Amino acid sequence: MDKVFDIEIKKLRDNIDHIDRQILDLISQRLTQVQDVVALKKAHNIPVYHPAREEDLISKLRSQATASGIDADFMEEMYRVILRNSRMEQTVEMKQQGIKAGATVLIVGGEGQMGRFFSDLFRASGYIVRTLSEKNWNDVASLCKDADLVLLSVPIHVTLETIQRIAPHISPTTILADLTSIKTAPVDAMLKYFTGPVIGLHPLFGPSCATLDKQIIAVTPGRDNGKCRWLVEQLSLWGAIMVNAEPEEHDDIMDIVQALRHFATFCFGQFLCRKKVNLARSLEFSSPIYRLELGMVGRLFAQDSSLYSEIIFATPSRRKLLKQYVAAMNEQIELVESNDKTLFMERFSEVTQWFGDFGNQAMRESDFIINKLIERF
Ligand SMILES: O=C(O)C(=O)C[C@]1(C(=O)O)C=C[C@@H](O)C=C1
Repeated sequence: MDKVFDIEIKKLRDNIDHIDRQILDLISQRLTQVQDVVALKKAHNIPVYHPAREEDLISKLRSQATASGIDADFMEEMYRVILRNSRMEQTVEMKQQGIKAGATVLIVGGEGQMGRFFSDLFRASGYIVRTLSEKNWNDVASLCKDADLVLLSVPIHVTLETIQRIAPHISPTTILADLTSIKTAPVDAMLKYFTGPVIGLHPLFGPSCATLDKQIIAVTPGRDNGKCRWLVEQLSLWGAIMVNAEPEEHDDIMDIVQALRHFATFCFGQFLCRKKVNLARSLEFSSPIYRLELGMVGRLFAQDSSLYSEIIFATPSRRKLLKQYVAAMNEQIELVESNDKTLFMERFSEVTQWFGDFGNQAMRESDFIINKLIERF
């Protein structure tokens, strides 16, 4: 009996191996085609990511999958992985593509993590990269001379003084840009102390990311947008998605996206630590959402504390917002103390309504991540 089973299953598994081999060959053929696509894109300086093409491709494949009796979600998920891999392969090629190769870029704070991240990218794309820090500040004049771009990558609390110190050394034909995570004060200062082209940038990722594929960089225009265009195009070519905003709008949004988010995460982690929660044991009983949350909290504390203090302490408006947040939390605890479940439910549905359609999107996206976590743990 077992022997029959063994013979039959071997035949079936051999067939599966054969089909898998064909799938691999097809993926390899697809990748060869993608190499031709990226060569063409390089020749025309066209960014890798093409969202409309991806959505079109996915929607066609979903219909074809359904028609063939295959689950459309499964097909989409598989293709999202294939597309990500395709973009990553292309992005490696694009790392060497310089829109203005041969131009000189001076990175101020070039020895910090973010500074090094951008130095490597510019160098790989054929730019001449100089770096400036306190150590070689005596050479500031010669380092600024003939630079096409001066890019400030310094901590928030020294950004304004750095702008004032360096501006007199920069020629008005050079672009002055910064990477600070707040934008109003730095862009104002660059416009005040420097007369040439100015652009504010804020990369919404850390220096540990492998490529710029689909990473967001906020762009806040300052002066002479036309002259700054090559820089924006270069960042898109490396894979970044450039999102435009006025500096004030950017800062208002970042108060929420960064300061409030990181502060709440810091408070949660700090409370777990103070309560000496047994993390390992709590994870054994973990719901997926707790694992996800703990992943976010653990991630914050695994990084450089100064990055977060810079963000949380950046501006007085942030401090005010964080106080409002804590006050709002205190209001909610009154609900619990008074055991007022009706009021709790009223407040709950008020927020549900306010979130509106985003609720469905949030369910879909978090389901996806939760399922991934379940797959793995
Ligand atoms: O068609 C393109 O432009 C590609 O770069 C190829 C491809 C793909 O692998 O199918 C990859 C990335 C784009 O976002 C869209 C599609």
